[in-house]
Amino acid sequence: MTMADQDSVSGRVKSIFFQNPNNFYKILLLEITATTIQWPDAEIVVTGSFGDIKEDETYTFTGKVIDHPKYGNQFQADNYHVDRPTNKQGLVKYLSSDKFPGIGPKTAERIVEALGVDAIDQIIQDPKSLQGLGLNANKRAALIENLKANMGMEQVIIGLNDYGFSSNLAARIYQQYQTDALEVIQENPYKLIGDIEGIGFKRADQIAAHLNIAPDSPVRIEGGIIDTLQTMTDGNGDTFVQLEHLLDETIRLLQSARNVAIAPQAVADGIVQLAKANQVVADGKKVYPKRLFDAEWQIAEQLKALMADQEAVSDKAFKQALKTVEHNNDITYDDTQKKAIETAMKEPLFLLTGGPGTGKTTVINGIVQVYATLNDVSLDVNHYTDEPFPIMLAAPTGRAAKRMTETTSLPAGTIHRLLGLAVDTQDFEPKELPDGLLIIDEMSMVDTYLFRTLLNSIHAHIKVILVGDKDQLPSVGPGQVFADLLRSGVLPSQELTHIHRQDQASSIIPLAHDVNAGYLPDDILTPKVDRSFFPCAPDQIGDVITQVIQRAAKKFKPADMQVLAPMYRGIAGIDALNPLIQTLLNPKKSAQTKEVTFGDKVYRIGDKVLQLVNNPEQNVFNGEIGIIEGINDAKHAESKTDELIISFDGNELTYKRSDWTKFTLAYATSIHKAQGSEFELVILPLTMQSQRMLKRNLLYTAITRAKHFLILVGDPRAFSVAAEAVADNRHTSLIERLQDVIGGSAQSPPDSAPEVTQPPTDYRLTPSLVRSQSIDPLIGLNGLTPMKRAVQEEKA
Ligand SMILES: Nc1ncnc2c1ncn2[C@@H]1O[C@H](COP(=O)(O)OP(=O)(O)OP(=O)(O)O)[C@@H](O)[C@H]1O
Repeated sequence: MTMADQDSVSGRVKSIFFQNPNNFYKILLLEITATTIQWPDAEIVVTGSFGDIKEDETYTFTGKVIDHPKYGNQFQADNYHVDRPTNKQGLVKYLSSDKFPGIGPKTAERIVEALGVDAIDQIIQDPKSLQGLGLNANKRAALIENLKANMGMEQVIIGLNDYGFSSNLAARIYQQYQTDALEVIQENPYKLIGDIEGIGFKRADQIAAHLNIAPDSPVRIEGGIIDTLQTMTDGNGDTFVQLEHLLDETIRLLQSARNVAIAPQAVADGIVQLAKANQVVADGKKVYPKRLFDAEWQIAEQLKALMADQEAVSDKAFKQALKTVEHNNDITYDDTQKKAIETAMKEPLFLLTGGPGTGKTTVINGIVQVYATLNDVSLDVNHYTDEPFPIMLAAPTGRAAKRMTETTSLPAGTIHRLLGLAVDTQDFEPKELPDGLLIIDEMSMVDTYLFRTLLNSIHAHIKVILVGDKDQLPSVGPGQVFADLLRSGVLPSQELTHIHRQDQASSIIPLAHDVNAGYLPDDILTPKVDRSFFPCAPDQIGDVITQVIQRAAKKFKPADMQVLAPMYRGIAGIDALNPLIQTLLNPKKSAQTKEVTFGDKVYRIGDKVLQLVNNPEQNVFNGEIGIIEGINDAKHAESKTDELIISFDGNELTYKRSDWTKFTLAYATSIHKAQGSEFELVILPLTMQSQRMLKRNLLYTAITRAKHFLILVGDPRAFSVAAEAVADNRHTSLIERLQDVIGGSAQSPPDSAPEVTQPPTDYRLTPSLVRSQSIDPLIGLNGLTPMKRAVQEEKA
């Protein structure tokens, strides 16, 4: 980017009309002193992202004149700088002014002689340039400090722009390092990788190349190691990486990014250096990011401390309380449920796991009521005006928390809310929690970091109950905390196995249990009142889903029906299905229909969207589904960029265009993202194209998302492959840590994946059937369906 071929305007800022507090966007009025453009007036409106513009100061802006649809011609600036002395004399005077105490005319002259008219830029960009000019370290530091303060942050922003960062990224980088930003980057551009979201190795490496950092320099190699370790742990959910694997992957990254040979020894040395600097921990052949290594140890230590606080509950008192609760609720708990409630009362910490319909909610309610009875605690929230409610219910997502409230009739919130986490799970001031009972539901979704933070925030006088389904997919973030806690064998736990749900007609829960046991029932293709199977080829999935949705839309709201798929890509993938379903459920009705495009996506009011990142500050989490309620175009929006208003269960949030990467269409979502949510109707297409992804816990999690109806679509082989394939365990050390710290012996590890057998039939619908309107999602009411016949005909 050269400034020479750009237009510029210089002048005094008369007033700043508008500045967005969230980014650097500003609109200002400039009194022109010099310009390269043809401009009839003495003043001009200038817009752009500027750091620290002051009224009455003079600046030069480079950019171009644009014709704004509403405001007419104005100057859109890409870059700007404060007008400063442009000759040596002026600069000496400026530097020796009382803005810079300690610098007299002599020193100022020496600086200008040595560095020239752009001395200020040089000093700010490279403080070392002041060395050898007769200033002692203190004076040098003071001058740099004052220059930065006087030049404001625009220097930094301009410097960042020169590195090619958009104003958005520049703003984020500035927020992180303030006026040190340029030095940090010059010293080690790879530091950006860990510190700034949205900057990966490739980007940092480009800057490094620009700064002439050699391809085999230690900072680069260490940057590559950190990035690889982060990608591998975040990507696979592991908490450590095997040394050889890390070496190989790091070398691959370093070599591919700059096409250069890297010696394995150099990477090994880098790991040693990083270990010395406490950024990674190498334990034998395992290499951990320091944060994860610490987190696993802390979890074990904290659980030990929690377990030490034994509270005596007599058998007699417990039995009495249980009887009262059973009587009040007109229920008889089964023996396992009783045992669960008893252990929960007698132990300071208790883990409860079970599949759908086994009574987890029933036991949670039992635990709450027996606890209240034993401790003489009122369960009426209205009795707690001055003191906090001692029953704390929380879940990792807003949706799961909402379900907890519905099933217990007690207040529940997200774990983040409970702890007062404003930012994501690091560095925060924990909220003081009262003595009492804490129940966390959907524990399988809690990752290593969040669990560590949770444990760090609670104290020994809190009784902790962790509830979940260990067979579901593990958390999105690293670790498989709940499964590890259970498998460690050193913590009080109970698994519920008996299915209590009385509904004879329901076939979804038995199907889930069959899948969890590793097989599909014989009648998987037979239509039931609440589930059906449409076997078809991958290229027919779009058609079949179209027909299913057209029929289902007559009965269900879009929010209540959900397509879940294992993969984004491919003809049956999420990316292909979303626009298809969007056209069915929320089409562009007329030329007047308001819509905005973002990349290859179109958004309209009424669209169902999926949040992709955690935003605890606004109480919205990765995986939550919202509805677009409004579209503000840039002209009318306060931020002067297009905005979408999205409502997440009534929590209305505004997303500027720059934040639109934080959500996507949600008509079809991944099964991972649906963890913790349930839907009236789930449509689940599987094909052999996603064979790599097909695992038992994936299929099981998908099926258990369906509350009342389940439509299976695609290749029956894919379903049986999924049911049979046990997912690999994540690489974690939590079990070891727990056994080390708390003691005891491990239970035997789960069986390894059995061999997968594939049924021979190839399923393909006849084209006429795919086109016909006879696909009824709520089949089974009148015997054989066309689909079933189609399959039989094909087989014959
Ligand atoms: N001991 C019992 N006696 C009678 N009914 C029971 C008993 N335990 C559970 N149930 C009933 O079984 C059904 C399923 O129980 P519950 O909702 O507690 O299971 P869950 O594990 O929470 O299921 P999900 O995870 O699917 O919500 C409920 O209708 C509940 O009332």
